[in-house]
Amino acid sequence: MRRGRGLHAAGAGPERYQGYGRGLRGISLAVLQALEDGLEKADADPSVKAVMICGENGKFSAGADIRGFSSPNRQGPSLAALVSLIESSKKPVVAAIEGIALGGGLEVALGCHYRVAHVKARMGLPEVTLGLLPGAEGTQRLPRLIGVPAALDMITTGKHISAHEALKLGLVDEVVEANTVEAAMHLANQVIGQPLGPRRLSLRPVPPLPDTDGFLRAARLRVRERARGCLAPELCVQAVRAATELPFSAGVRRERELFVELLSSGQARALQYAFFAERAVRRWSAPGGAASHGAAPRPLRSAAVIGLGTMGRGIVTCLVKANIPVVALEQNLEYLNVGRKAVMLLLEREAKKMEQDAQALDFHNPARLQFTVDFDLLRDVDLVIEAVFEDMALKKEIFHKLSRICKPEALLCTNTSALDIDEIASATSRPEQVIGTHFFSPAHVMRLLEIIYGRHTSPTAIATAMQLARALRKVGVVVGNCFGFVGNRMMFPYVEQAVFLLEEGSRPEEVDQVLEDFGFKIGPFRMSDLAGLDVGWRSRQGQGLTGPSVPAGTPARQRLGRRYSPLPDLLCESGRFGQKSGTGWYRYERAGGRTATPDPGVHSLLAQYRHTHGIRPRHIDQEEILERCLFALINEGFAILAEGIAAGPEHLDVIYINGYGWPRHRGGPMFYAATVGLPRVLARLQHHSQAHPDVPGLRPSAFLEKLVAMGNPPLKEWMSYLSQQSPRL
Ligand SMILES: CCC/C=C/C(=O)SCCNC(=O)CCNC(=O)[C@H](O)C(C)(C)COP(=O)([O-])OP(=O)([O-])OC[C@H]1O[C@@H](n2cnc3c(N)ncnc32)[C@H](O)[C@@H]1OP(=O)([O-])[O-]
Repeated sequence: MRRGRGLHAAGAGPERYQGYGRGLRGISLAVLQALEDGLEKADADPSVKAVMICGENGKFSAGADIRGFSSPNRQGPSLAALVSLIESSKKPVVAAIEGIALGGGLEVALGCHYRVAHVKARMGLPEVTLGLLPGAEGTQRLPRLIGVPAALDMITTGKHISAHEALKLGLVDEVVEANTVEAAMHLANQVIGQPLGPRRLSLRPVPPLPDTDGFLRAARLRVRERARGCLAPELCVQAVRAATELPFSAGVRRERELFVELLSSGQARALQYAFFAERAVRRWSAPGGAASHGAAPRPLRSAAVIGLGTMGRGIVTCLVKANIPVVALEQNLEYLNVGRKAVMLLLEREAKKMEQDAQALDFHNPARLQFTVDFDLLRDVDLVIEAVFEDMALKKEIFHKLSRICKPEALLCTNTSALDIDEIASATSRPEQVIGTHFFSPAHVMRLLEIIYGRHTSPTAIATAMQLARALRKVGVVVGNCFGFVGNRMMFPYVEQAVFLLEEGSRPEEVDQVLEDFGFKIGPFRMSDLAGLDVGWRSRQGQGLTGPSVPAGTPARQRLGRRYSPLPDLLCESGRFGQKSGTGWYRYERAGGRTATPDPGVHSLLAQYRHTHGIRPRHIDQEEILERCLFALINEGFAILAEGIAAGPEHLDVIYINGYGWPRHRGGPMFYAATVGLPRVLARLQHHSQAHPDVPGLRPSAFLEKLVAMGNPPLKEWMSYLSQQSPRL
């Protein structure tokens, strides 16, 4: 028996087996062809009694080549035809599943008559996450094998399941701890000569439910609600319904129609772009030509977190979950005890969610998690993450202390959402070790980690911070240092437009609705209420935009020569801080409540405000709301790219998808701009900018203008149009 790329006939004696191999890149046409040829050869060769299919390098298959879906010249054997060919083989075919069997890879395994999995293997049908459905007859075979509820769960969520779970569901016949290929061959030997009919899934009926129709109707509603405008999950339900209502061949035809509908929907392209963008951002570049390929990370064997507020608690939790021993530090015993309780509660909850791995967390062990008020315990840690209030003086004091106490090679991270990394680094004797790690709340849940390098941050420090992101199972995105970095800097003009729309006639719930219909998890006002309105208020006071430091005689709706809305300040002045106080842009059932109800108090405040400032309210349609909010955000994105704060549009998109609830099926803001067409984005910005000349956020970025002048090039070429790369890159 030989294993390797392509099909191999191998072995002497009465049984001969076929193996096929492939790497992670997706099943290529060459592999499909080789499998087809090999199966035909095996069927024709009387000395072959059974066939075994396995992967190479300990991985069964990552599925079809995702890049192939957008290739205009895709030709050759189809995966579905191959799966049918496997199933119809006159000789038993056994799949030996090691590593992963995903998407088309699992569909190949479903065509086999038997499946043996290694105990560490994971299986899944993640097509839905790429805007597709398992279009190689997977939606028709899987329900026949494991029943409608379990199949629907796998197909509509795309989740990966463990070998043990697969065994419980009946997806595999055997789970082995030792050599999977040998176990598969052993099984093949045993089943030679047994009838194959019952093993051919296409011939089986779908196991009936007491009320299949009602179950599918409820599932469709559930899926639609969760999908926020994403088509694939709902079409997956339709395909599974076809399996329950139609004979196999008609079900396959229906699956094909739905697959083609998805493939041409545009959403599939956006989701596949997002898949590759998340991988592209792992390659980073920084000042002086430093880049991911030339920088090695330092080991991360221990960490410390300073500050056990909301962010600090979440960060400690992620570190414990990543098996990195943590020292958690607070400024006094009272805060330490409050923080300790909160962290323990979070960890208990996480342990419950993780079930069988809970033991591994071992968070009651002081060698794994230690609470202290003593800075001296930070002496030997590899990494410190400071997560105190957004107060520059306080952060500088802490960093000064850290540079005296920590070992020279320790990475010093600040969790800030906007403050200047260079200023914080200036308080230390080792600015090359200082880096921004902007976590998103709740830090143990949100996938994004914005990694901000300062002027002196070393490539090793950046590589180590990226390594941290990976260890925490987060998506790390490296960006430059500017106020708000990438995510919040793009968010400012978006939220600013939303507030201006209220001044002009909209209501918070109308603006939120339009943006939620677009696909955002929550609109800007619900989001501000959740985050707490006082956070921005304090920041604006610090910037001298509101409060006693504003010079007398400053016009109420103008700052620094540009339009300003004091509306959010007025809300805070009247004690409306959002969910925490029970009122904000909405009303809540109580302080800390989560159910937002439109608030007549806010409506009359708006009416009064407009009256005071002589603003005649007008009806603002959905298109204007969308354009002004989204295009202002996108416009800032172009400015960020032109300044070299991010290496490419993919970085901005990954940040927005993973940190700001941007709908993934729209590919991120810059991808969306490309979809709309840059000439249209520019024209609409010009239009709105003319109507609001005192709003710089609507004035088109020079880079956007340039791209339009250059003929609206595809997104992947944008960066080549920057006349000179910023000195930051
Ligand atoms: C009718 C047809 C129906 C069938 C449909 C399907 O099968 S749809 C497919 C259903 N299958 C899926 O959706 C599975 C998608 N893949 C995954 O979920 C993960 O890659 C993983 C879990 C397999 C490995 O995670 P990990 O963290 O160990 O590794 P990593 O993620 O860094 O990947 C390494 C490299 O391999 C690349 N690459 C990987 N897979 C594919 C592919 N299918 N294609 C192309 N490329 C692929 C990836 O881009 C990266 O390239 P880079 O950046 O180095 O140039």
